Amino acid sequence: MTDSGSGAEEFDVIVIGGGPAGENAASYAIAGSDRTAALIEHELVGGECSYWACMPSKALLRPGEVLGAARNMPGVSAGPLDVDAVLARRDSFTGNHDDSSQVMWADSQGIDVIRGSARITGDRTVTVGDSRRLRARHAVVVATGTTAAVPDTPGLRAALPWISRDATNLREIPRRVAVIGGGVVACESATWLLDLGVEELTMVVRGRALLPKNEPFAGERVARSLEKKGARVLFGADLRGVERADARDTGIGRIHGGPVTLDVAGQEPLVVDEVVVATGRTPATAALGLDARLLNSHGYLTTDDHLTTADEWLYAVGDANGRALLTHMGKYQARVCGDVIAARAEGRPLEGARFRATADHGQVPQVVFADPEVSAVGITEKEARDAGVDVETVEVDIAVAGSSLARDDFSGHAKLVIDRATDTLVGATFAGTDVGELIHAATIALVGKVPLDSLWHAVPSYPTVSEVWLRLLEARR
Ligand SMILES: Cc1cc2nc3c(=O)[nH]c(=O)nc-3n(C[C@H](O)[C@H](O)[C@H](O)COP(=O)(O)OP(=O)(O)OC[C@H]3O[C@@H](n4cnc5c(N)ncnc54)[C@H](O)[C@@H]3O)c2cc1C
Ligand SMILES: NC(=O)c1ccc[n+]([C@@H]2O[C@H](COP(=O)([O-])OP(=O)(O)OC[C@H]3O[C@@H](n4cnc5c(N)ncnc54)[C@H](O)[C@@H]3O)[C@@H](O)[C@H]2O)c1
Repeated sequence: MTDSGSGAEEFDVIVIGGGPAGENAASYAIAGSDRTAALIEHELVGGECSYWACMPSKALLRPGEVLGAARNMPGVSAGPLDVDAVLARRDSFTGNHDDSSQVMWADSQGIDVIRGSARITGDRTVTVGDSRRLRARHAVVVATGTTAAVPDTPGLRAALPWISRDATNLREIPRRVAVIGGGVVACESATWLLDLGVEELTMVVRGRALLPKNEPFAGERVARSLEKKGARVLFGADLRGVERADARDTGIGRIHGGPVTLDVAGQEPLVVDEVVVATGRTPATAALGLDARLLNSHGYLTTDDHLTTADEWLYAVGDANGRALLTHMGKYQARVCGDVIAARAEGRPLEGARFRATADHGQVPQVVFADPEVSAVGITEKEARDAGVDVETVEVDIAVAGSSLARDDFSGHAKLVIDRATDTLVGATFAGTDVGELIHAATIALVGKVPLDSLWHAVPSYPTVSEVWLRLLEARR
């Protein structure tokens, strides 16, 4: 850091937001050089993912998954979950909300961590808190992520419902819960809430399916499994109002007061002890002082594939640009963005694939850690047909030696979407235990545009679940 002469502290690169995307952008932008970087964070370095989202949610889901496998494995005894032990392990994964190890990592990369809320107050200029002014020689990167969106349904906000932060950091298990939404957060949180002992769980789903962004079979299987665990799933549900006479801010993950009554059109009043709102995200861009021309209609920063906005010194990575709200995609964009900033700072041309975040377009992998797990990459059959791609599909149940060895009740399904013109994959979806581990093979085939004819020679090992690839290729012959 140096003084710019105008009273502002000067860095080569300033990153606003210390989540996974911001951390990686800062690190890549200065790697192997003497450039300086400031990483500004107003909560915890590590971001939503480390403390409130990916890590705690997956820590809460894994025990239920292991228990399900054990209960379907003769010779293995499986008791009930020890909830306190599960919550303690969850807390160990969030470091009990202590970010010192992440700050140490930033230090080791040569990144200066600055605590406070930042906003953009001029060309390449950032103000932290009331008056600390910073100036960037090369780039300012916005990596401020998103926050939970709470719909303006009458009475809902006043009821102080749980958002994803409460569900992932729960300290008390409500007896009766309503989950509003049918997307990823709704499905995953309903799964762990039931695993941890919620007795009555109702999903209030506006649409006609769970996981509507996936192939329909994925949401159908997750709905069936949630119902089997005891959930009631209300599809096409119109939530008209919410009432909670005794709403209290008791803290994150604690029950926020007395019973809540939900008015869902055509249903008896639904009375629960807590409501979980899982209706999508809002970009954390409103307080940044950004010019409206830089934002799309949903408030996300618009960027090109170099992650650059309309102002050539301003970049956006991770959730804040709305390209793909996933940690691994935010980190991927951050690597591309950091490399772009480094090349521009050194006067090097942006030649080569690594300077463009092309995977954001139709090549995004995702694992939904519900029961069954759902993993997918690329686009669905419907998305392909809507885009005018001439596709054929192939589908099989996952029933190979590896799956029957994995657990006695293994039930899974797989689908490939193939572009006829090039004989390559444009989409793949798997549902079943641990299918998250199958998706990277599909991602490589899709990104590498490997013709299906060649995949015939990618022989899956026996006896693994990946033999489903052989069944898919045989079904197509
Ligand atoms: C419940 C849940 C589970 C999820 N599970 C997964 C999963 O399993 N896998 C997956 O890939 N994705 C998952 N996601 C999505 C994932 O959490 C996000 O995609 C990821 O956190 C985005 O990273 P980011 O760095 O862009 O933003 P964030 O992680 O949101 O970090 C942004 C940071 O910026 C800080 N900040 C914001 N504004 C300012 C400001 N003005 N000044 C200073 N600091 C600021 C914030 O405090 C925050 O620390 C999940 C999301 C949720 C809600
Ligand atoms: N395993 C993972 O990769 C993982 C886990 C959790 C979250 N995430 C990411 O976090 C993001 C947020 O997840 P999410 O589930 O909150 O969003 P989402 O967009 O996946 O689902 C939102 C759901 O809420 C419903 N909805 C929206 N507005 C509503 C309203 N006003 N009333 C009733 N229903 C409404 C939608 O129809 C949809 O079913 C997603 O992009 C997701 O990919 C990823």
